[in-house]
Amino acid sequence: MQDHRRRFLDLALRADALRFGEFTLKSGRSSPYFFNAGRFDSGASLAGLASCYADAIDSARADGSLGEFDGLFGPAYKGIPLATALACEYSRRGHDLPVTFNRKEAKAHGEGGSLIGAPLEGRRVLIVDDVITAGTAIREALQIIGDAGGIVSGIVIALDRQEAVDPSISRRSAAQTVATEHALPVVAVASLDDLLTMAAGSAALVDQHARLLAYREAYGSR
Ligand SMILES: O=P(O)(O)OC[C@H]1O[C@H](OP(=O)(O)OP(=O)(O)O)[C@H](O)[C@@H]1O
Ligand SMILES: O=C(O)c1cc(=O)[nH]c(=O)[nH]1
Repeated sequence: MQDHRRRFLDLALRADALRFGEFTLKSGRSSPYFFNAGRFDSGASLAGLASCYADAIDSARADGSLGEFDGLFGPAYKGIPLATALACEYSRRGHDLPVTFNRKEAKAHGEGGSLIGAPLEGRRVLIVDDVITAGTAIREALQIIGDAGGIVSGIVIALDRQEAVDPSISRRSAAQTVATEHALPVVAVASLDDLLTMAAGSAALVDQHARLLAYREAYGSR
């Protein structure tokens, strides 16, 4: 497993951002695990997470699967601190990147509108979000960026849950579907497969392994 994948999963487990139990997802599906990026709630933990994103992006740039971009877009809400932390990480690495994010509800006073940060018009942006399940949040972000005249170069997420939206119709994951429909690269720092690999080799996660496997059997991509 690539170093940034393992590092990210270790950080997420230590921050309690990856939890096991019973959770209802945005799609309504019930899941035995949940990634809560909100638990990366300090400067140091966000910096550690941002370095995993940057390593995943740099690796995709190096192998040619991700093209050039000159800005970052973080969808509200959890994408906002993630894109911001990643911009700080890239600045530390010598690349100053503009960052933009949206409000879920448009502001009617002051500067108004629903976009904050660098203008998107004509800019090639990378969408930075926490997790993809059904792809609803990413589709919304694509629409917002397109409406503002931006050009999406790709999508980076911390965790690809590798789930089919409706397994009775297709076993393609939401990430694969978005990638094909929009001809865009989707880069994941880690995936459910990586979590399963880690769980299989960890005494602390051994109880979760069977439940995760059963969940992937029911809803996972193939
Ligand atoms: O692929 P999907 O099925 O869309 O699910 C994943 C999305 O769900 C969550 O967003 P949510 O809108 O719940 O919001 P938050 O960032 O405001 O917590 C999560 O942060 C992802 O963006
Ligand atoms: O599908 C979701 O809503 C979802 C899954 C997950 O693991 N984390 C999250 O924030 N949302």
